Amino acid sequence: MAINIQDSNCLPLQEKIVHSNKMARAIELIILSFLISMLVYRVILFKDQNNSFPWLLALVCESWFTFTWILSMCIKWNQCSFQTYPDRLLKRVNEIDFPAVDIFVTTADPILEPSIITMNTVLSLLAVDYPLDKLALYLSDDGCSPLTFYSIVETTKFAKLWVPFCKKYNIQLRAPFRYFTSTSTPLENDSLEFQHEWKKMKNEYGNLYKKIELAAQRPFTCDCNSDFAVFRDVDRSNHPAIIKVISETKDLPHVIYISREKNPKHHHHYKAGAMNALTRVSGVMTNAPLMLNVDCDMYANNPQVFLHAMCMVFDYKNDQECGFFQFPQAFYDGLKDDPFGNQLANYYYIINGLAALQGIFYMGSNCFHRRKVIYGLSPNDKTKSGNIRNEDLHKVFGKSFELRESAAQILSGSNTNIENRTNPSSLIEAAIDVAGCSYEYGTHWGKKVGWLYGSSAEDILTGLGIHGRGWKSIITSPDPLAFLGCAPSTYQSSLTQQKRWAIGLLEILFTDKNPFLLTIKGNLWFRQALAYCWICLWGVRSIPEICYASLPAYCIITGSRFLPKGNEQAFIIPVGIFVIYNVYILWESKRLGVSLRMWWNLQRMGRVTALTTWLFAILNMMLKLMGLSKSIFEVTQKEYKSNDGDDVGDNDDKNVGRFTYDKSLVIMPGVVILLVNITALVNGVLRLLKVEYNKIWMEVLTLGLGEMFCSMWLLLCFWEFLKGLFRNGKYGIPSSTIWKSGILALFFVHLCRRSSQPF
Ligand SMILES: O=c1ccn([C@@H]2O[C@H](COP(=O)(O)OP(=O)(O)O[C@H]3O[C@H](CO)[C@@H](O)[C@H](O)[C@H]3O)[C@@H](O)[C@H]2O)c(=O)[nH]1
Ligand SMILES: [Mn+2]
Repeated sequence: MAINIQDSNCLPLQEKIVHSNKMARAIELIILSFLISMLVYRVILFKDQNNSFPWLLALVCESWFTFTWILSMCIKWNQCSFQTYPDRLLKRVNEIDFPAVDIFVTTADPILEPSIITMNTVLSLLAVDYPLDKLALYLSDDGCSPLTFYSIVETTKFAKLWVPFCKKYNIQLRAPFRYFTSTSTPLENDSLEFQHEWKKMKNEYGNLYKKIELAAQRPFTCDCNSDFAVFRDVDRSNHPAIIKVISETKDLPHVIYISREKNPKHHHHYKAGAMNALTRVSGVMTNAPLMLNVDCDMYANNPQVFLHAMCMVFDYKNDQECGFFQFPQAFYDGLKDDPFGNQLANYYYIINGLAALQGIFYMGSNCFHRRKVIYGLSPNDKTKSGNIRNEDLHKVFGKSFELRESAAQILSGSNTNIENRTNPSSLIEAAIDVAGCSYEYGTHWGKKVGWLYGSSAEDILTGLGIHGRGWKSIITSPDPLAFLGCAPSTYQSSLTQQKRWAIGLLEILFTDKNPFLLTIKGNLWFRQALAYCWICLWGVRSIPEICYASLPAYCIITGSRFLPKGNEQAFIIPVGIFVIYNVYILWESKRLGVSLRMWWNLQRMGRVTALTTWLFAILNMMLKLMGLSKSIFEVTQKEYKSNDGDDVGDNDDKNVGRFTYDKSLVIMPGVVILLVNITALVNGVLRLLKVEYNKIWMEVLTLGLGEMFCSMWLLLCFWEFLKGLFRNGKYGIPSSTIWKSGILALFFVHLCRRSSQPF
């Protein structure tokens, strides 16, 4: 795809900017030296302990913490980012030379993912600044819902007005639900013509919104003689493939609706399966060399996003080196101060660190892939060209003749034929064939080509597969941000998401794409493997975390010790770690413009998540390994926030961001830790009350200053759960969970007592 540079002006289209990182490195090294001193101290004093159990456990946990600290240091050591220059691109490259892009939008459920959100995603993408005849938009509907189909048909009609309007007036925000807010009006000094069209457009969008709303409210009647007939009595988990070309005119990108075949006998592999069906169908119909995938809860926020992507694509070096081009996942209307810790702000330095290695992880949405990379090519495989044996193609891509033809074209790097592009509808039969649920049997789909199966974090796994072949990746963050999406806005949906990620990430370690295997056998860089290891081990971290979190309570109850005494010199080590670490993270957050409150939320949710969803994930993984459980992809609830203030549901402002609970057992370990620590603190305080006033300081020291402090710190981290114990309704932790946790907590206390009694 690299083309000759026509311009003498050789300014780069894309630039790597290296950020100085000396200060952060120095602080991280200081923390590391403290961590190591702590380990050394433990080893030296091991023999002097009366009760060596907590000492040993602490040593093991701290070794683990030191290990993850080293991992994260390795990732963050070099910091850089990429800048792209679309205006230089427009001067240098002719629009005719832009490559075609197939756009994939996935949706799975019109209730969890309200159609109007998905339709705004679609509209924002149809209206991007890019030659219309080079784009095709495929909407994959895993819900097989006539409502989604109806919505996309109506939306396409509206798009015929919306797209020219956006382009004519160079509108910056092309997702109508964000553009037409209740407060937005055209400016007085805008032309009369604009004001007029603006009103008309707002009206039209209002109509579209109403139509979709109305259709969502009542059961769909699928008239026998209409386009909807195929949806009659359809069962979303058992139905033939439905593919409809909704628009194939010149004044709009092609719009194609796909609901791949489903059958309970065949595993459909959730989103990864949907992406593979999209890849095949688009391969048959339009076969663009680039593919962009966007989740239905994201929208293009910067109309020039494709041009930014092309800056990366056209960079000559990238053609040989770069497998995918990612844009960040940022969120609109995110809850203030991120109470559930799910807006990913704290990964900024990790992302910039990865940029200095092989590149960012694939994050599942907002990413441009080269089709040849998804088809399994490696950077040095240039010569797969020419005669690829037909049997080989059959083995890899399956039986479809049309797909094999199109794949051969991509693999040989020849320019995609144009005939396909003009009327995809002539290829519907071939497309239906490759969207079948048994198509992949005996092929490489999901194993070596396409999105990889075997993890519910299919994005990280697929990206790992690509990096493992030696490709690099790039992330760039234009201003305004390329894409915006909605972060889960309730604690329940945030739990669903974190649970799925933690399980999915662990699953990766059990596939043949294990990062270490790929370093040894494949082309994954060693430090990149460390980065994958760091993220995939999220779930495993919960074990040392829960052990460490039980230590303070154990020590207070049994009168033993896991930290140096307050009057010992070595007390400075844990205090040092605690203070420097927290100040450091605070400083990092400040540089990102994160509020103090958000910093605290992120810190406490770090503990809460580790002791709830991550622990749950590892238990789940064990069950899975024993064959007792299967992992599923639970779709998160997306909330439509209308800008007119009439929010749906009972999300009145003051309750937004409050913790809600259901009967699920995920939060139980957190509740147990909370109860155990309360018991320990009460125990400690009672003991203090018994001693004489002038001896109280001595008693505090014997109780363990460090241990008491840790226990209180944990109480602060789990403060929301503490409140949940006393609240009712959905804001309260269900009594069944409290009972079960109470029993476990009592059991723990009992065990502590037993273990401290001489046998
Ligand atoms: O069977 C399924 C399940 C999900 N989806 C789609 O997958 C996308 C992501 O689902 P969502 O519930 O929004 O998950 P998130 O946790 O928000 O997604 C993050 O994590 C996923 C992996 O766990 C990635 O696939 C996503 O791209 C990434 O944004 C949505 O468009 C869904 O419609 C399907 O198409 N089919
Ligand atoms: Mn999502």
